[in-house]
Amino acid sequence: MAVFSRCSRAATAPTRIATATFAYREPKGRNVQWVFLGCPGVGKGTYASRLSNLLGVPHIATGDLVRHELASSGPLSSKLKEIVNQGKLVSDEIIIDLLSKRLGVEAAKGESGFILDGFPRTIRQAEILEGVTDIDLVVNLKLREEALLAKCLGRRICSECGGNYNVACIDIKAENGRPGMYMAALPPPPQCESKLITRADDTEEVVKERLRIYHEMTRPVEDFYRSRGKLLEFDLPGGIPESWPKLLQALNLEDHEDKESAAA
Ligand SMILES: Nc1ncnc2c1ncn2[C@@H]1O[C@H](COP(=O)(O)OP(=O)(O)O)[C@@H](O)[C@H]1O
Repeated sequence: MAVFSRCSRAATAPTRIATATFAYREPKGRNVQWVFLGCPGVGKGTYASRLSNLLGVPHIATGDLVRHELASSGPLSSKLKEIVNQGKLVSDEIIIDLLSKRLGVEAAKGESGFILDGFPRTIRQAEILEGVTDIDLVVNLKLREEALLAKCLGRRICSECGGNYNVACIDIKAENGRPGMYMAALPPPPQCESKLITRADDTEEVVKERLRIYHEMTRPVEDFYRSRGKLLEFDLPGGIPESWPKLLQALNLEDHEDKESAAA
């Protein structure tokens, strides 16, 4: 695992303002090394991808690495298909192998820093990661349980351009002192409408199993980082328009492009 070389820098909470044009750097001169945690359907991919564009670091989603391997005709493909389509976790060995290969590609391109999405998902993965590099910050995205299943079932991907959409519109009414919550659907543009596909593991039965496994295997990872003072808890207040500015605020970041388009 050549890419997993030890990095000696101290973890530091973000304190500076980023713009879309300058990569945000940790004080010791390297780019951020962040992790996104959160249940299936919470929107890790959406927010990790937006932040990776803003900060100029690669967004590495282990779910994407697994799906890429699944789509190939390699020896791992059929083994992975069975595991993923049952909502189970792939073995730590396989996932570490896929991730180190991907980090190797980034290193060869001269890219540094990353936003990891979907890794680590077990304590063992977190320990292995801790043994090879410093994670600066772990963002724990949280969404009300009743919205998670609907969000997963509403997910659609354009088979041509790879765009991610969501046909579910979540409208939870205020009840017994709990505030309501509204999340608009994210409909595809007309050119993608006829090319939408659904992930094979986004069925009700499999999503419920993925949620169960998250609580069993990944919740302890939240505690792992909480005890190290690295966990930033972020409750999503609604859809992207409400949540994105608040997330940036929580991270002490600013999206100049967003501001410019809002002012235009
Ligand atoms: N870190 C990991 N460890 C083990 N399995 C993983 C990991 N990341 C992804 N997978 C596998 O890929 C599947 C899809 O992952 P992902 O797209 O991150 O899904 P989710 O929407 O559940 O967060 C998981 O259900 C699991 O089978």
